Amino acid sequence: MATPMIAPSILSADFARLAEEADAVAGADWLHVDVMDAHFVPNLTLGLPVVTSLLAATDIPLDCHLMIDDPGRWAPPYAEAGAHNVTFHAEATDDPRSVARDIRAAGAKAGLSVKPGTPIEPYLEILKDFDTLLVMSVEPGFGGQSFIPEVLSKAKAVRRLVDSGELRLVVEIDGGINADTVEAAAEAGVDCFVAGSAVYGTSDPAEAVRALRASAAKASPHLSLSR
Ligand SMILES: O=C(CO)[C@H](O)[C@H](O)COP(=O)(O)O
Ligand SMILES: [Fe+2]
Repeated sequence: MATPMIAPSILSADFARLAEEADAVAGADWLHVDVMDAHFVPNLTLGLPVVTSLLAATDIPLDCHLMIDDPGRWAPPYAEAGAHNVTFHAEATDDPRSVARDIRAAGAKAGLSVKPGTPIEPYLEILKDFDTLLVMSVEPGFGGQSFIPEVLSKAKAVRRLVDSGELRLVVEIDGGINADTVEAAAEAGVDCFVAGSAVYGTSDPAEAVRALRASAAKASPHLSLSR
């Protein structure tokens, strides 16, 4: 039986101490890295040089969430560098399948992300070319925002297709996940939960990861605590 995955977002970590901040969540399944370009979103964070350094500093697989324009040009280098998962936005390209193909050819899992207002129906057909669907539950750009529950209908729709065997991919959610929201997301069929402020905003990030995983496992019919 599968286990809920927790991906702490280093957007809420201390950028001057990223290696230590990765160590602080050693039990996490993925380390979520928000790459923002100040064009696709109105914020600027970090890019390939920092990801390359982080890859050398931690054994936790990196889950790179690219909130950038022109992912066809910029996404494959993150895969070549060694990121486990490279996710880009459906809204940022006219040809998501070819970007996914290039990411996979460069050795990483390919993820598709959709903003809260983007419907999932137009993308259902191409999800078979992806390893992850990242449902944004806040407007991308900033940590610490409030969860938008309406996006859970997208997680539910894709969960049904995974459960029926039509699709095989990780359903991931990002934004506003905390002790109050993780259960609703788990009930909707989410497999992987990104959490920034709910992990790094606490005095014990490792315990926050464990608590979120336990809450998700309890609330979800398709996930259990056995590892
Ligand atoms: O992609 C993101 C924002 O665009 C972050 O991953 C997300 O916001 C995590 O932070 P929090 O859990 O505090 O909402
Ligand atoms: Fe993110």
